[in-house]
Amino acid sequence: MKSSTTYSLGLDFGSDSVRALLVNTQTGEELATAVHYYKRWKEGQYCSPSENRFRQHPLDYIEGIEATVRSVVAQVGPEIAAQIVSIGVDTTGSTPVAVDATGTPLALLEGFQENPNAMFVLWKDHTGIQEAQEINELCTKWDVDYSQYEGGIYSSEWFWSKILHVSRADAAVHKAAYSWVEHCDWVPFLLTGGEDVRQMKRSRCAAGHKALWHESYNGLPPNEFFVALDPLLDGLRERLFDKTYTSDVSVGNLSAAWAERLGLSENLTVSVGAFDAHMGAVGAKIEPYYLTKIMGTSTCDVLVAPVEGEEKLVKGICGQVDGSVIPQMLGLEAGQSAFGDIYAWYQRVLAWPIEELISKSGLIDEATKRKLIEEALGNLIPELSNAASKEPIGASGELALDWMNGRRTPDANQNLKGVIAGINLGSTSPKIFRALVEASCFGAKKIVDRFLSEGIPIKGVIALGGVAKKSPFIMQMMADVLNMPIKVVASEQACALGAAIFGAVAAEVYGNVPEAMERMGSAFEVVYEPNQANVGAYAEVYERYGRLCDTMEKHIMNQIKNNG
Ligand SMILES: Nc1ncnc2c1ncn2[C@@H]1O[C@H](COP(=O)(O)OP(=O)(O)O)[C@@H](O)[C@H]1O
Ligand SMILES: O=C(CO)[C@H](O)[C@H](O)COP(=O)(O)O
Repeated sequence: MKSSTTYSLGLDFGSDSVRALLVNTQTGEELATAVHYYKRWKEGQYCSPSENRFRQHPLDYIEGIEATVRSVVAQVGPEIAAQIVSIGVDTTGSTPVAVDATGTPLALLEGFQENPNAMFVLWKDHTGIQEAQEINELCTKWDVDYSQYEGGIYSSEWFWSKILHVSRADAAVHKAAYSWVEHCDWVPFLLTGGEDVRQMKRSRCAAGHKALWHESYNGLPPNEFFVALDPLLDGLRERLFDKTYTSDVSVGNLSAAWAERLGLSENLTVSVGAFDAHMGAVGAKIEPYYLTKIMGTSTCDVLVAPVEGEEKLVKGICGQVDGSVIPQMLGLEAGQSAFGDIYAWYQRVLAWPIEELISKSGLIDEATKRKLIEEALGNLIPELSNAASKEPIGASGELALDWMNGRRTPDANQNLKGVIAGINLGSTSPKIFRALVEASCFGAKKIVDRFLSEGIPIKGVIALGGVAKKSPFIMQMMADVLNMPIKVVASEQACALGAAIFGAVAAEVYGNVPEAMERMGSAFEVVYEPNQANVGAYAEVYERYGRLCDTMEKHIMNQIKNNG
């Protein structure tokens, strides 16, 4: 480790906002942070939730970089800003975009600015369900099952499903697209002034978990595989990549233009990007076989294991990739496609009558109406949680499934839908909310059970993300359902912290990630111990949940089959 005081900046692009965090590389002290909510995204532009279409405009990201980094620089002043040596980047994924040969997203080019197909296809966009199915069918027929390191089932949340879907849906975008890039690859390329997409350093994490890349295939599957999928893809593979990089590697220095725009020095290393969850796990000081749960809009469950002996394939997860979390260790990923998003959905359902009726009321003035609505909505989830916590476990029969945005794992199936069952005339808002929270925790247990049944031990659970920090009710329930203690990370921005740690290694402040993680990673603020009085009761409801899962999966898949 170098001894002088330096600072590293982590940029964490979440689903709704981007966060910047400045960290002391010697101590891990967090000096300043800033958040920017994506403007167009917040207004619902370019999205159609009922069609599962979620697109983000590159300008939302560019404006976010500028706003957050400038704010952090202003908070700490020029003296400290001059000692910033690195920027690390994490983003959601798979969130790809079509680009021209200079690596510019098409939505930044004349004629494409308002075209959702020319924008980033956010991880939770499931417009490519049909395409994912075709990829799966082809994988089973091909001499090599290219999905084997991605849990054996390719998902519509991932790179190739999205590329194929957009290429088919939009001839103009297909024609103009020289290549496709992940959000986490584009940001470092942008910041370092990249001009040739063939030189873009692609993330091992994104490529291995979502793009069918594997060292044993010498990169991506061959062109013939993609041509067999659809001749539209002919030649694209050659314009993508063979090589991938772990995030301890430098992409280059901050470009002069971006240095000026952000108020930073040009002598600043930008490291290779990766997904938010994987970097969050490093911010949380992940240890081998500790399941690190990033609990926000969705959950991403990350585990690392030593690379030793013959690699065992784990079925039904989001892949196993050498170096996707810590270089030279195997990174395994699973998760739920909706988690906090389920509570956000229920909040929207309940918010509708509140907003409508109060805004039409003649009893109070406009300013009071606005304040009342804001107060009511702000308190809705905490109040529901409080009331739900007083309901006995499983006594009133409401039972839900957490597949509101399909099922990411175990066994990806994005055709599946959420369910609320067992309702009677006594079902209240808190009881239904409780059933939704139980479903989200049971979905998490299904993942733990899958790892265990596939022979992957789980020594403990670490949690981070918005829900882990904000909801003791949900966290206690999760500990009871899993029957495992859960350690919650103290940092408010563990993903950005992880990104800053990678930046520091790429800038050679540290020789390797474990050393940097030990010095800079977050402490834990609380441990939720399972309450043994509840464990048995939850286990009974979990069995009922499992039976409802089986019944509904059969029902939904039969319906799809019968409707052709
Ligand atoms: N008090 C709360 N209880 C439960 N869930 C909450 C609470 N406050 C926020 N959430 C959920 O947290 C999620 C956002 O998580 P966060 O980690 O902040 O963002 P992101 O997923 O974009 O990284 C939202 O889906 C929201 O419903
Ligand atoms: O699958 C992912 C990473 O592999 C997504 O990026 C992640 O689940 C979305 O993150 P968030 O819920 O924090 O918005």
